[in-house]
Amino acid sequence: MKTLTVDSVTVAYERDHPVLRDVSVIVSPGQILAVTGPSGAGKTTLLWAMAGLLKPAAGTVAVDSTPLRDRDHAVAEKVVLIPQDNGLAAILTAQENIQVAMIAGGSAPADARRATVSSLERLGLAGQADQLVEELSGGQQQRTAIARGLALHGAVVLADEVTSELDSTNRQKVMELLQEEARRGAAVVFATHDPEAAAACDRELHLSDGIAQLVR
Ligand SMILES: Nc1ncnc2c1ncn2[C@@H]1O[C@H](COP(=O)(O)OP(=O)(O)OP(=O)(O)O)[C@@H](O)[C@H]1O
Repeated sequence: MKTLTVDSVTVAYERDHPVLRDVSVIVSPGQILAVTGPSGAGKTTLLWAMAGLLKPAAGTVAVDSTPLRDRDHAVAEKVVLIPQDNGLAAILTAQENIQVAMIAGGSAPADARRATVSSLERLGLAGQADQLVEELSGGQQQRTAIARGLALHGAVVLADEVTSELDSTNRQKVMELLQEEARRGAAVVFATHDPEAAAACDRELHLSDGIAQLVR
């Protein structure tokens, strides 16, 4: 169980042109925070900073009060990112993608196999386990990326627009799975355009013009 603390974070891709200014928020174990805001508002940027992929120009992102140094450190602290573009290897199968990630994260091969089967089942993808990712539909790829993220059993789970290509039944299912992640004690952050999905989260951080406001 870990707490994610974003403290006065400013992120800039170009010097003196911050995309996010002075953002602070705390996500406790068991909570789901929605990150909302229009396209280009900085949702992905904030999740990348939370994942240790982008170094803030000012401020800190900390897991249990240890400031994150970089992505390797974040991975060691069990910060899992389910990226917007799914990040899957197209020429591996759905199950290979998950197993490779788990073994890279230190799991024994037998454990990785077991967890892969169960997480593909949770996403309704048992029948797609041996299919190459490039042969899956966009929605099936998105669900494979979610299955991989869940299999990694993060202490912090960052889900970036992970329901954008899903039908309403699967959107609902994924929302329930994120809620289950929170129930097992993860601190969950969910960037979304979908007001219904945001309403199902415990809290909502709205981004606009580089400023973050906690609206719930
Ligand atoms: N690698 C980059 N280099 C320079 N600017 C970038 C880079 N990535 C994003 N930006 C800019 O940062 C701003 C925030 O982008 P970001 O992708 O975080 O927004 P978003 O809220 O996730 O958008 P969307 O909802 O469309 O995914 C945008 O103005 C974007 O053009």
